[in-house]
Amino acid sequence: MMLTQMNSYRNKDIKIDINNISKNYGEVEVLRKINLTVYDGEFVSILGPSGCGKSTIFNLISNLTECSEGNININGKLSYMYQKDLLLPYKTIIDNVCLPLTLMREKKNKAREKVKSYFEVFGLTGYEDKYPKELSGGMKQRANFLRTFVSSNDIMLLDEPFGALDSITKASMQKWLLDVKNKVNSTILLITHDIDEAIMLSDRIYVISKKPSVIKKEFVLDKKYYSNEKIENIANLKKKIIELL
Ligand SMILES: Nc1ncnc2c1ncn2[C@@H]1O[C@H](COP(=O)(O)OP(=O)(O)OP(=O)(O)O)[C@@H](O)[C@H]1O
Repeated sequence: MMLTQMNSYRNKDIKIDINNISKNYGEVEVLRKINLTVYDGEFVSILGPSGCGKSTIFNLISNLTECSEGNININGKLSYMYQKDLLLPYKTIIDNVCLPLTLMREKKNKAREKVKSYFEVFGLTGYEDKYPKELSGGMKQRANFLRTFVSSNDIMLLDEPFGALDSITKASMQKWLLDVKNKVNSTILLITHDIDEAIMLSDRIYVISKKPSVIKKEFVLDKKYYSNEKIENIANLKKKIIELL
């Protein structure tokens, strides 16, 4: 069967519940009656064209802006990773990663001790004492992702995390992210306009239209069906998504 309407996450707790939200900036209608749910441990992507309001959805979820209509329920602690790496150039990688803890007044040594064990899981062993300028774009995004994870490993919002990377680095970072996700099991909501990225990473994809944005379709992905060996299935799904955008 090509698409299943349900996946195994549907039996789990709801972590993000967006009910009928609309958002206007003055006269400009950006979002129209958006409904979206993310379950515990699920990897969900929002896929849409540039300027359709993807970042606005994240800003609403993280309470940086208010809905014009509708409501959002969050069950857990959020962290938010932006496309730009935003690592502080004068701090080492380990101290950059520790920032969320030191901002919560954790002692430096204790914070370093806490984050150290994650360096291996995140493929950053040996980079602890380097400065951001000594790292490649991909490695910087690993560190950025780890810092986001340290801020909260519960619900992670990822805003085009690999958008600035070249396509080869991007492909290896996507594999890396799936591998880390399988080890840490956080709930992840990703924003992207990269169809391949959404297909490769997600358990479920919401395709949104250009503004005023509505959800055009939801795809539930069976990972076995969309594996690298089944490239024709991926091509078929991509065709369906392109027709919607
Ligand atoms: N604070 C604001 N005031 C007025 N208009 C805004 C504001 N924030 C966003 N917009 C408008 O809302 C629309 C959606 O913006 P948003 O950044 O959410 O889109 P996006 O899909 O994330 O874009 P991109 O893919 O380019 O990052 C845009 O047309 C933008 O100009």
